[in-house]
Amino acid sequence: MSNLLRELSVDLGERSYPIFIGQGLLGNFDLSRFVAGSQVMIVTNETVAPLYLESAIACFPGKQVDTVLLPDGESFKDWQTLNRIFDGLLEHRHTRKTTLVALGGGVVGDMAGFAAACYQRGVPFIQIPTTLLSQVDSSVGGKTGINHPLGKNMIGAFHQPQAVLIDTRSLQTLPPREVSAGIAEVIKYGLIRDLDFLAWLEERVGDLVALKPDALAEAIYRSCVCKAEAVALDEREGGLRAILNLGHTFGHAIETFAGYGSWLHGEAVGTGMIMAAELSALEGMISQADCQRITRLILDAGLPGKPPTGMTADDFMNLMAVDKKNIDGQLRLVLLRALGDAVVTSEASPDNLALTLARFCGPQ
Ligand SMILES: NC(=O)c1ccc[n+]([C@@H]2O[C@H](COP(=O)([O-])OP(=O)(O)OC[C@H]3O[C@@H](n4cnc5c(N)ncnc54)[C@H](O)[C@@H]3O)[C@@H](O)[C@H]2O)c1
Ligand SMILES: O=C(O)C(=O)C[C@@H](O)[C@H](O)[C@H](O)COP(=O)(O)O
Ligand SMILES: [Zn+2]
Repeated sequence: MSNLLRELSVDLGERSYPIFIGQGLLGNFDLSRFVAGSQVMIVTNETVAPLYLESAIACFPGKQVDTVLLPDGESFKDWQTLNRIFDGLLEHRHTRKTTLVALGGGVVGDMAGFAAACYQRGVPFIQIPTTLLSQVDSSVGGKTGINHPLGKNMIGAFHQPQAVLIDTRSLQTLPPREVSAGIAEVIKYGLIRDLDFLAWLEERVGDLVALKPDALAEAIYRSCVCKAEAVALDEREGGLRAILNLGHTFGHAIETFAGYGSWLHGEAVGTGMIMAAELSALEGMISQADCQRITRLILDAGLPGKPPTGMTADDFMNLMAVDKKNIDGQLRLVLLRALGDAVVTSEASPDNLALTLARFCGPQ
């Protein structure tokens, strides 16, 4: 198919699946071979449906396609909204041979994936991500779930999709703030695993902000390669996969503190990465010049560089205490031992962590 630009695979043995990347794939790409039964349930939201639902339905010729429409927003990534997916599945008599399809950003993807992991003890699902963030990150790797008022993504399951269909053209309708949020996770890959990509990003970040199709296609492909490798090496985050959490220990605390949806996930991760870079520099792992380079790139992407006003060091410490990476009450952070090389550690000095928080937060 001519509008298919790139294809790669997430190699997980019998759970392996393809990622298709192209321009104008929605409506022009037959996904029915990834649907074992006759039923398809597309889960989307009220913003995405008017834009892309019709062309998504066209990807499943010959199937019974039903839809569930969710309210839009991170604040709806909860039990009540998840239950709407089960309501729709049961009302339309979907059996355990059904396939769910997530059409939208990471919120829809995480919820539809979690619903698929649970419905009738587990059914297959397909990811059709329509935000930059979901195309470079959340649609790949099988982390699914919902938020709890006391912590991000606290309830969920690992459940891999059957396939991921990325139509880069869908990004042309994305609001600028969401584009910047997506770039945060793109920068993450450069910082944790790919120094060449980091240098490329420093040159082309403006083109990503401006939604230049060639820059987007390259960034999405390189991000997906990086994520697919990390997931293939460590599907359930026993070790290495945790580097994908760079900036997230601080970032998730910011999202929870601010109230889900007030700060976008990518915005919180961007600030979290600047904080992680500062701590890495204080630990003597990277130079202050590296740290400034990271901060510059994140700011150039249009992202905030400081936590929300009023968030104190104690707020951070209390919220980070429930981070999923912690073991036996010990905080584990993803830090940089060089640009392009991340490490998960519980060894950061408490004094340096306190100093980092003091530099970024106002007085208690
Ligand atoms: N599972 C994972 O591995 C993983 C990875 C990263 C982030 N996440 C999760 O993903 C979520 C963030 O995802 P997100 O940034 O995509 O946010 P989102 O899902 O809230 O989407 C952002 C906004 O863009 C709208 N939208 C979606 N596609 C659009 C389009 N093409 N044109 C116009 N508007 C569009 C959405 O309706 C929403 O208003 C968070 O909950 C985060 O925790 C999960
Ligand atoms: O896929 C992963 O692994 C990640 O950590 C990717 C993150 O960008 C993403 O935000 C993920 O949802 C965070 O997972 P969590 O386990 O820290 O909730
Ligand atoms: Zn993330």
